[in-house]
Amino acid sequence: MRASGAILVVDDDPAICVVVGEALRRQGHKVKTAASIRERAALMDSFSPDVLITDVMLPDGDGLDGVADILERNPDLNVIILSAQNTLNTAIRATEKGAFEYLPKPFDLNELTRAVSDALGTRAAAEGADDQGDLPHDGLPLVGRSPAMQEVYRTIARVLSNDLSILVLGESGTGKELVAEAIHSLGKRRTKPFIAINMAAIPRELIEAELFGYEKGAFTGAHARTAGKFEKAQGGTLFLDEIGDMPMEAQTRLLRVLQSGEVTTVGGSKPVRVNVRIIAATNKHLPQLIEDGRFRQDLYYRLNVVPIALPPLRERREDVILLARHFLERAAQDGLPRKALADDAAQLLMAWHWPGNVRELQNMMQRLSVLSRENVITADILRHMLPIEHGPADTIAPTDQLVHAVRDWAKRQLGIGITRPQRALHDDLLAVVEPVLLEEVLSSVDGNQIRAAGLLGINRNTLRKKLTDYGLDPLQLRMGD
Ligand SMILES: Nc1ncnc2c1ncn2[C@@H]1O[C@H](COP(=O)(O)OP(=O)(O)OP(=O)(O)O)[C@@H](O)[C@H]1O
Repeated sequence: MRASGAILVVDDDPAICVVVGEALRRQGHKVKTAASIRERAALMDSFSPDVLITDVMLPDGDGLDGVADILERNPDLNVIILSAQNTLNTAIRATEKGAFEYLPKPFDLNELTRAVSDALGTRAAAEGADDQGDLPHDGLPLVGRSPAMQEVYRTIARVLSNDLSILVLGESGTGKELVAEAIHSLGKRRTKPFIAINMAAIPRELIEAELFGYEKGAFTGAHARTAGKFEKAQGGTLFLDEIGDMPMEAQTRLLRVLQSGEVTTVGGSKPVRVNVRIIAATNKHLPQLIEDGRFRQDLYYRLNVVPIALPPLRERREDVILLARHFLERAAQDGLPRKALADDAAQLLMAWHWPGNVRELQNMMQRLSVLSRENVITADILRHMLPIEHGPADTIAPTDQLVHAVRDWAKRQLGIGITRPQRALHDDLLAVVEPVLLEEVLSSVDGNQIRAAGLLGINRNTLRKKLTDYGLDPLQLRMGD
């Protein structure tokens, strides 16, 4: 049985108040809405809600300010934050203020109603990260606002106040190590060491000694007792990179350490207690390695408590330009000549499929900062730098981009508009894209309808009807008009 409760929705967008309000009322909740912080304050007193859903950008201030005070006065209240500023910073601030849930806009209505039900079901859940003090928000390292990155930020925000093991998954260069560093440097272990070890970069026979340390004389060349990475990470975080490359024997030993919380050095017999948070990462498909007998299933379960998947850059193209500008800016701050990105260059970067992901983009921006003589990077300059062996980007990518744009559009429509009684999404989309296509084709043939119909592959009468329907005048669509 679902609990019903009193819900206060605060958003200055009346459409959101209506849509969310309706959805919640239909589930049996009592709902009131407010459009500003002032109205919110008034209703908090008179309405005493069980759940507060609030936007961040409100006309009279920041919706997150004051949330901590509200929670102090109403400890049983659950707060759900909605925000269009989809950054790691907002996700973390929301969690810090003790919010029960953070939903980036555009949000999925079902997800919101589910969050409300969860909130009503678990009053104890709003403890948040109150023991963390002030977190260093400046210079947060992760750039990107794509839905995929928002999901990553939400997960990061949720794991900062606990010690759960994290498994970061993603292709090479997608930012796995950066995510691990962010979790460490924003979490409660930030004053303690962050130690990284890359299983693929160390000779197999040395991995155990590196990880667990060794005693004097344990093997040839072991001149003195040496602490391993586990001991060095004491109190902090141990980042096990390329975990899929760990030899089986080392895996067995690692599992034992994770189970017992104690490390015994190679050649030693006295266990040392260790307190480290484990973040592992891999670009391999671990279930396949398990099937092939190359990875221990029990270790996989231990490590994969909270998975964080970083999608390849080609699946979050909207982040490419942000990242490119970020890397150019960083190069300028490092004393290299400041470069700007022309619009056509930005389009070309978005179209590229980035096999090396963010690392490849970063390298290219650094190279451009050093090598380019021009202050503004144009598409022509870029074309000389994009590695040709991957195929010319602009022959494959525009379709990709279009698909991506349509998917994004459809998701947005389904997110907030779902409760509008009738939506003709198919017609809505056509009404947006079809006139654009007609305009482009007509202007490329100087308004000649016969040639345009030929290029479009449609009958001339059909074209004429469409032009009338969309109110397009072919005479005005001549090139240069
Ligand atoms: N979202 C991001 N914002 C800013 N910089 C990023 C982002 N993602 C990656 N980078 C930068 O790209 C480079 C590669 O990232 P990182 O080393 O974290 O990738 P990785 O997935 O761990 O790669 P590998 O699997 O090859 O070790 C780093 O210099 C990192 O700072």
